[in-house]
Amino acid sequence: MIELDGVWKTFPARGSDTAVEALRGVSLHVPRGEIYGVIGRSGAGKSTLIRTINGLERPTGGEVRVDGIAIDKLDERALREERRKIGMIFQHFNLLSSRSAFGNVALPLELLGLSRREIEKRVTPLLELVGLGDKRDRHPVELSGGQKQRVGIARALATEPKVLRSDEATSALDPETTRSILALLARVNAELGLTIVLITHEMTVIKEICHRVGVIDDGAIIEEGPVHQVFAHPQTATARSFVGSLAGRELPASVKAQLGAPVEASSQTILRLTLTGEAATQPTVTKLARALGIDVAILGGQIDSIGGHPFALLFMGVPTASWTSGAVSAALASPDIQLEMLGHVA
Ligand SMILES: Nc1ncnc2c1ncn2[C@@H]1O[C@H](COP(=O)(O)OP(=O)(O)OP(=O)(O)O)[C@@H](O)[C@H]1O
Repeated sequence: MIELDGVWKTFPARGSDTAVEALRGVSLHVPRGEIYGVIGRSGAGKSTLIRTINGLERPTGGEVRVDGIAIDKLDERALREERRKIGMIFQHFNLLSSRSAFGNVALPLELLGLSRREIEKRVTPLLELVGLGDKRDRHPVELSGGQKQRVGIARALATEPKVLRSDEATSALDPETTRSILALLARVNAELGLTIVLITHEMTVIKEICHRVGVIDDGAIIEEGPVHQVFAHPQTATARSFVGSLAGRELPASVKAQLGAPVEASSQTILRLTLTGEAATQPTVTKLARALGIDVAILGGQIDSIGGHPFALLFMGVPTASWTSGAVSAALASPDIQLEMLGHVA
């Protein structure tokens, strides 16, 4: 549905500002019906990247195609036509304060010249879909942030787009409202088969609804893959830092402070265990304890299922002798298990 091939965007030098290479040869392909998330820090190039998808930013090199149409080659008129097929939702909702929820959703249809009856027929079920059937006459000032974003989603869907572009759509919302909006986007994706491309700086958003993720850094996609894979085995420092920001992904500070104790018969070795596939659902730790006749201390971690893929990350302490003898590594040898020794505590 969306194909970017070797896309460059250079903003020319202006005044005392030097030229900025906002995108440096970005390639990504999003199949129909997928939710694709682009994550990156501020200034990494997320907005510029997503703006190329509906031609709001013209690349200085490379190609952008949406549903086979070369967006970067269209003239302004043809581009306006294509943009209707790409719905957009924004961090700050961008609603018209003078219009009701109904009026905001109706606006793109009025611009298309639809009759009042046709508009009514399309807007009413959309307001129902986003859970605002009873708020149709409310104005933005009377709606909560989450409700405003629901109006934004209904408005984006009004023209029956093929693609939904989400620009940090949950960044201004609290965690609970964020979850409900993400659940709505996942439902829209599943029920309408809509392809969604979103940009975010929050790993929870990626984890919650995306099928695949691209990590953007300094204008380039430095890592890409199914979310469960990037989540379990981040390859780059940037991806590791995003993944590390999630709860349970770091060794508890109290244990970290004690690392570095000398290796003694009585010390404990601290391990990070990443379990995927079957290893994440089987009693891996109790089996280890039983097989080696050792006590295992679970010190922290996270157990989750990402896109139906079980995943567990555990910080655990084992008797140092069982580690130095190689017995723990041997007992845990499996392609589904990744083991990392972090240090020793007294
Ligand atoms: N119109 C412009 N003219 C000049 N430079 C620009 C323009 N738009 C973006 N840039 C520069 O391109 C780089 C990427 O910006 P972009 O807005 O795409 O990043 P971002 O990842 O979306 O950041 P944020 O999360 O803060 O919105 C930045 O260095 C920015 O200053």
